[in-house]
Amino acid sequence: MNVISKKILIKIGSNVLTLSSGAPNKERIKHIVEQVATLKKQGHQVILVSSGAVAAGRSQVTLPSSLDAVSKRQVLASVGQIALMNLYNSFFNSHQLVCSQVLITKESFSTREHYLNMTNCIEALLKCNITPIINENDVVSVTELMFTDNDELSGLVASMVQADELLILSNVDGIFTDHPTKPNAKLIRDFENEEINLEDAISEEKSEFGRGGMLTKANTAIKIAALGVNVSIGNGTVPGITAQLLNRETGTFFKARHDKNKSAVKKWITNSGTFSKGKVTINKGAHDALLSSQANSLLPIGIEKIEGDFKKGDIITIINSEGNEVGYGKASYGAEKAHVFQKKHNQPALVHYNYLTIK
Ligand SMILES: Nc1ncnc2c1ncn2[C@@H]1O[C@H](COP(=O)(O)OP(=O)(O)O)[C@@H](O)[C@H]1O
Ligand SMILES: N[C@@H](CCC(=O)OP(=O)(O)O)C(=O)O
Repeated sequence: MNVISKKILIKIGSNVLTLSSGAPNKERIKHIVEQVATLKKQGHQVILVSSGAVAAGRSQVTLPSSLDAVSKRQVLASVGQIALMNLYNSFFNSHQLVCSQVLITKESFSTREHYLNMTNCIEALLKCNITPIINENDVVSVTELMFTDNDELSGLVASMVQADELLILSNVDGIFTDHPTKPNAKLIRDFENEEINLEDAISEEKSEFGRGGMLTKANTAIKIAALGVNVSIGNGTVPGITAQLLNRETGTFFKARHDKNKSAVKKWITNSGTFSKGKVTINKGAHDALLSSQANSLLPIGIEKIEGDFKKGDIITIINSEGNEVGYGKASYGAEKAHVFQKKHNQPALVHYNYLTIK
């Protein structure tokens, strides 16, 4: 059978990789690597986003109770990340494959230069037939500098490298219509075909070692499918799950939308919305212009209000007069100048069309 070569990103949650004692589940990691080896033999490119460092650290060291929560997490991640990578490395080597560690912080998405450096590094590793294993750099990512969780991180990377498929592996079969332990809960197979209110269906509860919960997986899946990546959420504890998800035999599937070829700059801006350094509220005329099919830039004449001390090159959020987010853009000049130009005719665009993304 001829298999079309795809770029596949697999995100593995802590609960898939961790025994109830907190120690890494070696058999599970071994089987994940076997699946990666099979996909690579079929000609696919594979990138892993692996959680599990904090849990692995917890099984190795006992920390003094006097240590604050942030330091505890930093120490556990610092210890656990090597334990985790040692296991991955030995299993990859047993298949005569090479893997590598890539640690990312949220800030790495905030400037286009960092974003391009990251893309370049991952593409170079793939070109060298090396499997990148990505995790958040938990040692320096604390409090507001953290990603919501590795689900968000995996979505950002999938869109950044223009993956064909994102497989999010958790300890349940996908998204259910109610909590999976409830007898009436039904697995949603194709998200597009279901009328479902996610906030009602998904409870806040997180599994023992996880950080995000099912709601962030669902939100990531919706956003990333809209950027042109097929997304599946499935059970990483099931043998052979990656092939089953790719064949759409199980899991919850979010079909990729059309705009995979959206320009790389616009993709970065969409992905960088959470780093927005300011807000501009626009009037109805500007709103209509930005939403029209023409390539319009955001001009100062349409700006009602400016908030935040953004600088030239920063990402800003564009809000309509009802207070709803319309999109994001890269500011062509800083807030100080924007205040001077605001509501005036014949001034340079605050956001050029090439650096504008509308939701
Ligand atoms: N409607 C739902 N469908 C699926 N899972 C749900 C739902 N509501 C809550 N959950 C919980 O979400 C958990 C998975 O999220 P999370 O703890 O982040 O896992 P991971 O560590 O694998 O990323 C499941 O174990 C499940 O108990
Ligand atoms: N970066 C952390 C994982 C954080 C996280 O998002 O966990 P999970 O919800 O299990 O994917 C770690 O390696 O422990």
